Amino acid sequence: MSANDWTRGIYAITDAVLLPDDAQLLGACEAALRGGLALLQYRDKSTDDVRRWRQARALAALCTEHGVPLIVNDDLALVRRLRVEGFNDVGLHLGQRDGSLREARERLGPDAIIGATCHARLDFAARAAADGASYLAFGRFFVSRTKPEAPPASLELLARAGRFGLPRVAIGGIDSDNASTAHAAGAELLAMVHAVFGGKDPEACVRELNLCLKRHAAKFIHRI
Ligand SMILES: Cc1ncc(COP(=O)(O)OP(=O)(O)O)c(N)n1
Ligand SMILES: Cc1ncsc1CCOP(=O)(O)O
Ligand SMILES: [Mg+2]
Repeated sequence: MSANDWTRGIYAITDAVLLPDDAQLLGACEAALRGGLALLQYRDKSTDDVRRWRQARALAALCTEHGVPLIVNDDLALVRRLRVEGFNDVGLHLGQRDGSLREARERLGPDAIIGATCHARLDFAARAAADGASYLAFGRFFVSRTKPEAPPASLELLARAGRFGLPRVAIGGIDSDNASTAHAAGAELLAMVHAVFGGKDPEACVRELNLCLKRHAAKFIHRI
C-alpha cells in the first residue's frame, strides 16, 4: 500500500499532447512526484495499446518508488494487468460512459482506489458512492484548456457533496490562483493537467500548489 495519505492534496493527470513521448512523460511525472503528489493519473485516450502498457507500467514503478498510488483512466483491463504484475497500488478512474463501477469494484476488490466522474450531479455521486467509489470527482469548475467541452459545475456543489463522506475531487482549470478557492469550497483533492504539466517545472509547480493549500489550512485553523 502507499505510504502517503492519498485522500487530500494535489492530483496530477497526464496528457499525451503535453507529454508526447516516454522521456517527457516520465521526466515530468518524476518531477511532479518530487514536488509532493497525493495521486497521479495516467490519462491517454489513444488506442496504442503497446504504448499504453509500456508507459503505464513505467509510471506504476515510479509511483511505487514515491509511495503514491497511480490511477489509470478508463481502462479496467490495464489496471488488472498491472495488479497481476504486483503493482497493487494501481487504481482506476471511471467516467459515466466508461463501464460499470460496481463491476470494477467486484473485479479489483475492496482495497483498490476507484474514482468516479460525477460532473455537477449529486445523483451521479449518490450512485457512485453506493456502487463502491473511493472518491467522487466534480467539475469542471473553471475554464479548462485540456477539456473545454466538459460540463460546467459551480463550487457550492462541493459542500453539498460532503454528505457522501468520500474524498471530493475538484477538476477543470484548477491552478495556483484558484486552488485555495476550490479547497475552501470543500475539495480535498485538486486535480489538474495543464497547471502541472503545461509548464516547464512540474516540481516547483506542485510545491507551490502544496504551499497554497498549507497556507489556506493554516489560516483556517487560526480562525477557529
Ligand atoms: C479525477 C478525474 N476527474 C474527472 C475525470 C474525467 O473522466 P471522464 O468524464 O471519463 O473523461 P475522460 O478523462 O475519460 O476524458 C478524470 N479523468 N479524472
Ligand atoms: C479530464 C477532465 N475532466 C473534466 S475537466 C478535465 C481536464 C482537466 O484538465 P485541466 O486541469 O488542464 O483543466
Ligand atoms: Mg473516462
